[in-house]
Amino acid sequence: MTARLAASGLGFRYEAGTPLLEEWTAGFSSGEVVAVTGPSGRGKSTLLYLLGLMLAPASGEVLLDGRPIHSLGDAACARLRAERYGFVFQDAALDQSRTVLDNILETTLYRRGDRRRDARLARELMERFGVALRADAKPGQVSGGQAQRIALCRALLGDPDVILADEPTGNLDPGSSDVVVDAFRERAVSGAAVVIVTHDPALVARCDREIPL
Ligand SMILES: Nc1ncnc2c1ncn2[C@@H]1O[C@H](COP(=O)(O)OP(=O)(O)OP(=O)(O)O)[C@@H](O)[C@H]1O
Repeated sequence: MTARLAASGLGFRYEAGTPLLEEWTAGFSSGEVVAVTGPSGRGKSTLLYLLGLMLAPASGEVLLDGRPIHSLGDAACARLRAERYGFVFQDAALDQSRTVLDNILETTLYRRGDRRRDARLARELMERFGVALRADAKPGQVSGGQAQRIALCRALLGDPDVILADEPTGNLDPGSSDVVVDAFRERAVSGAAVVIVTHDPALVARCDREIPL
């Protein structure tokens, strides 16, 4: 199976930092749920930023469906991310000034679509992930677990082809974690490539493959 998302010979270091990735190559196929594991500080989040086009590699390529995407301009990157990617940040990264619903609908601003349909799907995702908040609430006062659930709704809205998730179950109880993994698995069965950074052995066990960094 050819990889939907691939890294080819990736090299990266932060300014004045030691190299985190050198000639790093991996493929993530449509239908797969892959765990990226490794000790703290090894560069797992950085790898997701590179695969998600939030950082540019010093060398090598990121390819989506065989096409190099690491050197697209800002506007093309933003559009591609909105249309094809779902990203779960480690700290949820919600906009406190906007409502829960608007946070979930954020990426729809950058793609064509039916706003009412998207809002209905967002509410369905909130229900599924147990976001026990009004859609018009501001996320300022929510718990870490609720913030993570909201971030998951945002990542899954729009049925992305690539899901990059950084410790997506870190703040969730085991029952809620299962709901999340089931949702990722469903997206994979529909054709997405799913990459999950995690330290959780139970989550790794539910993935198809583990890539230790
Ligand atoms: N913006 C930055 N500028 C400089 N150094 C950074 C930056 N972000 C991360 N680092 C450093 O790069 C290294 C890798 O960080 P990264 O967050 O990718 O690791 P990680 O494997 O995801 O860690 P964890 O499991 O603790 O989340 C760390 O040493 C970190 O301090």
